[in-house]
Amino acid sequence: MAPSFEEWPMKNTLILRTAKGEKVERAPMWVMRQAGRYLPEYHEEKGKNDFFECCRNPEIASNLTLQPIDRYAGLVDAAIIFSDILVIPQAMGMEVIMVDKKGPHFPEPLQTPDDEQYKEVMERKVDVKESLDYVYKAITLTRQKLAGRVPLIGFCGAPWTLLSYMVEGGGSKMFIQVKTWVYKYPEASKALLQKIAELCVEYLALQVEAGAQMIQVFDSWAGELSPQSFKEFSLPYLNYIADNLPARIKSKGLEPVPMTVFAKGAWYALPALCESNYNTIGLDWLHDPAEAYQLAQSKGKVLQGNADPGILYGSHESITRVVENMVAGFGGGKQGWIANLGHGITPFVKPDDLKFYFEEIHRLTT
Ligand SMILES: Cc1c2[nH]c(c1CCC(=O)O)Cc1[nH]c(c(CCC(=O)O)c1C)Cc1[nH]c(c(CCC(=O)O)c1C)Cc1[nH]c(c(C)c1CCC(=O)O)C2
Repeated sequence: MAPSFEEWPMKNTLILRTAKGEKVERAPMWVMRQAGRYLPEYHEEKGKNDFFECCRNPEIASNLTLQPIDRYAGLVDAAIIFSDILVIPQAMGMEVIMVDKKGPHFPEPLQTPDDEQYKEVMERKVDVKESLDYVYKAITLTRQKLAGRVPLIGFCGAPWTLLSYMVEGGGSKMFIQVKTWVYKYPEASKALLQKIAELCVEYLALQVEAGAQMIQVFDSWAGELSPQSFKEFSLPYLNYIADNLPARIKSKGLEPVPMTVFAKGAWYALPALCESNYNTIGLDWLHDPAEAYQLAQSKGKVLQGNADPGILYGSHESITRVVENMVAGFGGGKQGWIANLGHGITPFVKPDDLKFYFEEIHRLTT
């Protein structure tokens, strides 16, 4: 049985209405990685716990999710569940550890399609319900703690980005391993991309069942692909998710939720993504707001983004100028735009400078 949240009617549905294309009173806003290291309360709550231990602990994960909602009450219009895109590779049987100040690390990344490990990963029956049960529990608990204040976003990593991590073994500068995979072993790569895409559909449907009201697919490494290769190794799998998730949610007797895709760096893919079944397209700061908005409006798509997170290290005058350009470019903020940054907020940003960013968006779109 899906949990019921009827006790807590939604007090703020701005982002859900915007994602459906409706006219709204002002632009909704949130930022990627809003529950993160720039917040002193994040370090306090996390304490000595390992990053993935926090993800696996619904009490801690829900508390971390709520931190920006409490701090920026009245300014932030959505929560995003505290978790990580790499829980899918973990569910597929791969070990992933988070190395302090360095990021994720796979001690045994996939080597070649001839290895036992690839065969095991491909043949393994992954039970995303059972193995990621802690995520659904965290989502349900967070919905209860939110008590209708703002909607909760669920997410997953895109197949291309997850494949990159699984073969690179962590973050990368040159992407040598994953380029070797897609250009030397394209069929084995595609088989794995398809398997990941199917797991993503199931995982997102279960997040919705647990209480997620909107979902986002993060293709953080999309920009490492050429336009031609993006069409071959990323887009079909992003589309597989958007094409199949609504029916999967309906099969559970639930209403489909708005879907966002964020293909970072793949500025050339905006026209193709405007033809997809995603409702909202996330933009990084390589896009000019006005140009992107014109295209998205003509295709009935909503945009999300897109200031360079680095702007938050700058002066308030600089922040204001960027917000003014966004608000003007994205049509004034009354339709078709969810304000965000162009990527996750980075460590060492002063929380009050993010507050100023929100306040400026609020001021200029109200
Ligand atoms: C690529 C990626 C990952 N994880 C994620 C992505 C896609 C978004 C993006 O492109 O930034 C997604 C993610 N990771 C995290 C969230 C939480 C929700 C939120 O947005 O507030 C989300 C949506 C928490 C996190 N995920 C991570 C932290 C920091 C962990 C810590 O050191 O305490 C947080 C708060 C760790 C993480 N996780 C990952 C990396 C590369 C790192 C280390 C580097 C970094 O922090 O930027 C993989």
